[in-house]
Amino acid sequence: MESYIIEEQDGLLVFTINREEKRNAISYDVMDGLEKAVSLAKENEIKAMMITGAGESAFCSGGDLSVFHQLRTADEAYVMLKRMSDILIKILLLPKPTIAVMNGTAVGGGCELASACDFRIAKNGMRAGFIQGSLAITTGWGGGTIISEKLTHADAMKMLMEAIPYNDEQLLQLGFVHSIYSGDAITAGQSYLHNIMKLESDVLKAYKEMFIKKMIHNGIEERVNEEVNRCAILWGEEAHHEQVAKFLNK
Ligand SMILES: CC[C@H](C(=O)O)C(=O)SCCNC(=O)CCNC(=O)[C@H](O)C(C)(C)COP(=O)(O)OP(=O)(O)OC[C@H]1O[C@@H](n2cnc3c(N)ncnc32)[C@H](O)[C@@H]1OP(=O)(O)O
Repeated sequence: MESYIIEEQDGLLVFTINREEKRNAISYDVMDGLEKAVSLAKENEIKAMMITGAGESAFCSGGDLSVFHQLRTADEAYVMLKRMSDILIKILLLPKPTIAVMNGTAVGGGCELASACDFRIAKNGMRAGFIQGSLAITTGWGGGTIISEKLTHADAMKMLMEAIPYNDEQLLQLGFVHSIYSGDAITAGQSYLHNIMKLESDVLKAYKEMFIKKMIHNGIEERVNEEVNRCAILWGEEAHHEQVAKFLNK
């Protein structure tokens, strides 16, 4: 079974992580799919891009620990972290509206993936958190830098430094999610984008480029690279390997 699904519905490119059995953990195959989806999203007939997860239990549980735990040193971790951070930057700077429909639990890199999207809507009852700190690392795909741009200083720092999952109402309060929905994920995403999709692509592009220019002016790409470097160093420490082993041996 493919690790991802890419489909187009009325000008909306929909990317679904299709690894429900692993709570939609991001593997190298999923990264291949995201790179393909971002490239397809640039085509003229696409007005917006949506990212969601298969099933009812999880949006995305972050990096696939059963694969990435084999990365032992900072240099080994850097290669994976840099690849995924480049993907998040491409999503962040895509000159089209993007939405993460968080159909279930989102933790670690799953929150980082969602943070790269312009809008985030959450299924009622879901929980999400930047739990990387509990694994003795920081965010490492750019998510920490990105939410420092999008949330208030205090709310972004709270989410990163508490390293705990929050419920849907708390996420709304924090400004991490913009709406709570029930029912089907794709329908909810289409509904949230309903009025936006009525506008001409050129208008949407012009508006998104205002926000892209601001983020580039703020040095978003350099700051993400610094985040990747910091995470890679922590990744190579024994404290991180011990926490990952605890999860894998649970
Ligand atoms: C820079 C980003 C960074 C990186 O890795 O690069 C990160 O993303 S760090 C954070 C990595 N993610 C985690 O630590 C989350 C781990 N998963 C969980 O905490 C839970 O699975 C949860 C809360 C997402 C869902 O809990 P639930 O009880 O619903 O499910 P299970 O824990 O029983 O998991 C079911 C099944 O999926 C496997 N699984 C879940 N998450 C991952 C993952 N991230 N990587 C690999 N495999 C994962 C879990 O092992 C179970 O497999 P099974 O074979 O059935 O035992």
